Amino acid sequence: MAKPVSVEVWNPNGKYRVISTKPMPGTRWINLLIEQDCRVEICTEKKTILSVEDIIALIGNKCDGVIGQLTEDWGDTLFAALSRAGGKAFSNMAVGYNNVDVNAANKYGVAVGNTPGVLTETTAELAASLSLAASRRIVEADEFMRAGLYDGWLPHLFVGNLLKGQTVGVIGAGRIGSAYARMMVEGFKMNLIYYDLYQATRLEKFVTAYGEFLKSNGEQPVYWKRASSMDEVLREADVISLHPVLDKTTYHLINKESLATMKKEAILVNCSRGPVVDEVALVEHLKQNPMFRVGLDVFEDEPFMKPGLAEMKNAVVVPHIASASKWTREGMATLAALNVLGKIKGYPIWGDPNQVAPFLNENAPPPAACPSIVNAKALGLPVSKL
Ligand SMILES: NC(=O)C1=CN([C@@H]2O[C@H](COP(=O)(O)OP(=O)(O)OC[C@H]3O[C@@H](n4cnc5c(N)ncnc54)[C@H](O)[C@@H]3O)[C@@H](O)[C@H]2O)C=CC1
Ligand SMILES: O=C(O)C(=O)CO
Repeated sequence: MAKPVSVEVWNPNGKYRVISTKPMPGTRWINLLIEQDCRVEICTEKKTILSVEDIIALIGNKCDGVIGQLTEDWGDTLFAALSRAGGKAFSNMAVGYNNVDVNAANKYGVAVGNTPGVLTETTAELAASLSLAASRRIVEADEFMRAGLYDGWLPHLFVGNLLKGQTVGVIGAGRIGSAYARMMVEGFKMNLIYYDLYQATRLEKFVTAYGEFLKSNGEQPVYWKRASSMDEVLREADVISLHPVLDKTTYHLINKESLATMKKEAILVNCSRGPVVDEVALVEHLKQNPMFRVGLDVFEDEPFMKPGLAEMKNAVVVPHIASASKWTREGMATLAALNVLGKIKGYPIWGDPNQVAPFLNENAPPPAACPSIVNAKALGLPVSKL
């Protein structure tokens, strides 16, 4: 039998039992659930990553919905357990849901929610921060300073790359990739080359308009190009940032061969998912090419790094914090809670998961809809007319 798991309970007499596998930032998400007659149970276990057995113990015999985390393995076993307990709703507190077997959820009729939009700018800002940290060698220089090694200005000290006028490459120009591209183009006057399965029309229009604005001010304009292959981006760009979903088509998209295609002094940033990069090949490439630099928020075997990565001076590494701003994390918790609540209450699905602002307005009640359910079509769930 699974060990009991410690929980904090809110509104013990609520009609619907909703579980959150982790404490989440803010209180709005808890209040919204309580107002709609939910008993909210928040797992307070100390261990960071809950096992499938821990979550089965949390679900118990009666559970209407679960808010879970990207570190958890939501497959057949958990959806079967949730379904047995009468549950029909699950939401990741994340936009990425590669940890969720959506086919298994469909089999048990469980709606799967995610949290798009609210983390777009926050995540893009971290990708921009990593681009700068890598190009200007900020972490190396900080360590040097703290080690007491600075004994005066030198012409060669921590020379890095200038971004202005260089080319930024974006692989996966969806919500986050496009927001990042705009920051780099507008902020640093970089030219853009991107690769995506779909045309990023709004992004193209923005770069065109910004280029015209610069030209009309007598400045060097910026340009964009939609690449016909990923290799074209790798060959041409000086800074490359990865923003695709993780699926079969993007697993090890960056590998030994693709790394060899990139410029020797290029910068690679990954704020998508670790397995998009073959991390063993990356470590080898960093060793062979000291002027090649990376900024990584995500890792192939989180929470671990592949051997050798931690020793590489040309790598900046942070622990999957790209969406970690207070506003975003509270908003993610709210969207995840409203996905679960909406399904429990039988609400329809919000028409445009890219426009979730009405759910985040603290001064008005949220719309009676589920903000984003990824398997709505497969489950035949109705779309809101709001
Ligand atoms: N590090 C972090 O904390 C965070 C990571 N993420 C990751 O970022 C991903 C993207 O998020 P959004 O921009 O909101 O999603 P999105 O769905 O708006 O964008 C993903 C883009 O990837 C493109 N794509 C899919 N397969 C591709 C391929 N084979 N080659 C090139 N492009 C491809 C899609 O067409 C789409 O435009 C999430 O799925 C998640 O894994 C998201 C938020 C925070
Ligand atoms: O939302 C996601 O997909 C994350 O990785 C965490 O914000």
